[in-house]
Amino acid sequence: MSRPVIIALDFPTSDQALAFLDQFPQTPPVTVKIGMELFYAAGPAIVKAVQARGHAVFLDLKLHDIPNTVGSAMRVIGRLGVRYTTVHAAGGHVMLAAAKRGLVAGAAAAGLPAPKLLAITQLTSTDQAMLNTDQQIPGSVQASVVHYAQLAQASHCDGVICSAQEVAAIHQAVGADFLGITPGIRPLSATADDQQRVMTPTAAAQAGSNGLVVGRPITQASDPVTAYTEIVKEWSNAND
Ligand SMILES: O=C(O)c1cc(=O)[nH]c(=O)n1[C@@H]1O[C@H](COP(=O)(O)O)[C@@H](O)[C@H]1O
Repeated sequence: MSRPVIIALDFPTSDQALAFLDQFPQTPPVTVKIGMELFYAAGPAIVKAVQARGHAVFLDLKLHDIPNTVGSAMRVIGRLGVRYTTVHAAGGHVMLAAAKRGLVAGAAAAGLPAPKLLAITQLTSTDQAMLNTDQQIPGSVQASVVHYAQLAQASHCDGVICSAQEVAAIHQAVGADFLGITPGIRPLSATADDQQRVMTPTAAAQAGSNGLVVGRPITQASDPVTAYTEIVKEWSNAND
C-alpha cells in the first residue's frame, strides 16, 4: 500500500502482540508500528518475528539525544530492515542530520534499503494551550508543526509525523513529496482518548495525508480485523 494504514502494535508483551497480529491474514501484508512499550519489552526479536510473518515494520522509538548518541543508535536501527523510524524534530538540525547519516550507514552496511526517517513535530496529544504554556512556544500549533517540517526537510528527513490537521499546510510549505504520516486518527464512532488533534480517515485523505497510524480503534475493537478493514475501506475510498 503506497499510502499505508499502519497499525500501532501497542502491547506490553511479545506474546500479546503476536497473538493480536496473527488474527490478520499474511496476505496482503500489513504495516505495523512497534513503539517504545513493545520494543522495551521484546527488543529486536519482535521486529524479526513480525518480519518473518511477511509484515512491514515501522520502528517508532522517537529518538531525542545528543547528535552522536542519536547517530550511533540510528546506525543500529538501520540494520534491522524496518521501513520507517522516528526522531524528534526538536532535537535540531545537527541531531537530525546525524540521525539520517547513521541510518543510511547502518542500512548500507547490512546491504538493506535505508528506512524512511520521520521527524516528530508536535505530538497529536498536544493542544494550543500546552504548546504556549508547557513548552513556552508562542504562536499556533500549525506554525510550530510547519516550522519543524521545514527543519526536518532541510536536515534530510523523508517526512514528518503530524496531525492530519496540518498536512495540507506542510505540503504547501515543503512540497507534496515530503511525507506527512498522521496518527490521531479516529473514525466517527471512536472516542478521542488522550488525542487532541484528531481527524477521520476520510478527512485525513482529503487533507493529503501520506499514511495513517491507528492504534486503539483497531487494537481494542471487539473484532480488530473488521475494524482495520473498515478503516482501510474508508481511507481507500476517500483517496480514489
Ligand atoms: O509517533 C507516533 O506514532 C505518534 C506521534 C504522535 O504525534 N501521536 C501519536 O499518537 N503517535 C503514536 O500513534 C499511536 C496512536 O495510537 P491511538 O491513539 O491508540 O490510535 C500511538 O502508538 C502513539 O505513540
